[in-house]
Amino acid sequence: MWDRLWLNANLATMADAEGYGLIANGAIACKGGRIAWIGPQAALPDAPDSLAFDIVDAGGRLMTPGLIDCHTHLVFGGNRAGEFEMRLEGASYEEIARAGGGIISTVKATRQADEEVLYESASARLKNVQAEGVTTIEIKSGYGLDIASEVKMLRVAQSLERDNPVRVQKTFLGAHAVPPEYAGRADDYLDHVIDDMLPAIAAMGLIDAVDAFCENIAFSAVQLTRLFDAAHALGLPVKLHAEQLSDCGGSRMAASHGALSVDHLEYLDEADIPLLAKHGTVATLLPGAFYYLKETRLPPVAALRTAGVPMALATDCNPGSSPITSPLLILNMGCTLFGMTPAEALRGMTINAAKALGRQPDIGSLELGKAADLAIWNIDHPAELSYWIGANALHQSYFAGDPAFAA
Ligand SMILES: O=C(O)CC[C@@H]1NC(=O)NC1=O
Ligand SMILES: [Fe+3]
Repeated sequence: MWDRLWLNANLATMADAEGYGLIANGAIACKGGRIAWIGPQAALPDAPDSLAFDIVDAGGRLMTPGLIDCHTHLVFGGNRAGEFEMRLEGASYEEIARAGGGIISTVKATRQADEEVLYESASARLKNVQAEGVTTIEIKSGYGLDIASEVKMLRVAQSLERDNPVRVQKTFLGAHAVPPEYAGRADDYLDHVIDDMLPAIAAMGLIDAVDAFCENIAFSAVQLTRLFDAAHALGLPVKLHAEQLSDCGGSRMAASHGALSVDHLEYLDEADIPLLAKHGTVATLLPGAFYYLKETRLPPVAALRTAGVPMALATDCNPGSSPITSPLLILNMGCTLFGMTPAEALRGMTINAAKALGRQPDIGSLELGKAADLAIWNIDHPAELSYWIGANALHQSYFAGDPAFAA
């Protein structure tokens, strides 16, 4: 394993209970893919040149944990630019979905696409997020809605992790929508998801977590309780698309099931926030979808902050509501649209995103023993990460799991 010691680094460790956890004039050593030492350079135990490391002068650059995009639909066929035009002409997301467009139109395109075609298009989108410092990404299924097509999507996600310096969390989203062959029979489809799809795909080792879409145009909280019980019976954590377009009680149901996260939350009832805090459920905010759907109702950020509920941010990259592959733009939107502070926004794509994936013990902050996934930036202050839009801010990513660094 290639071992490296950075000197003269401006470290934003994200390791404190809040804020950036800044260490100015810091040093960080990575050995065997793990953080072996971190602290003020003046406190280094031995003179740097006596250490068996490749020594690099960071030149005062900002170093953060590698960014974590904890909610994406990165793998999909086709695109929905035509619906974008329809929405700009006044059609609502729901109207398009009820007319057979929306998720179902992407399902048809994804079912028709070969695995190689899905891999190539997703690979291009992955390169975009990696170019902005992402070293971990969550990728959902949910555009297949039959066993073979869901497996095809999750195998693409698995291949992307094999072929790139990135960690991929694979989330099963079979309960994303009711497929055409089950039209009008949501409960029958959910039986198929629970009794057939989930156990079969979990047995292939292709599922790290289970997600679902709780909404009037998808599934109810009562229906999804069965799915979450089945996931827990298989030892799988759960998360939920909740309160995006209306209050369907999804967040309450998910939090009471110990969900890792509830995601979107524009219509979250503030009375439900204590339940999120009680169960340690992360509130994952998705400003790209809010912006793209021209939503006007804001998620209750101030109330989540007051209750101490960790807030994560993610691109929600998908062809319908958030065709966005810029995590740095999402940091900016978290601040400008949702009223988060720059420190909260960066925590939302580091330590709190790690919590939303159940991976906090391993990634999300620069601490002794954690994975040596780093992002090194051509900027000085961490607030610049959400300040600039379109700047070429990343200097280099260092990914401990990268085969290039492997023993
Ligand atoms: O429109 C799509 O293709 C999916 C959008 C995405 N999925 C979901 O449940 N909510 C969303 O915003
Ligand atoms: Fe989503």
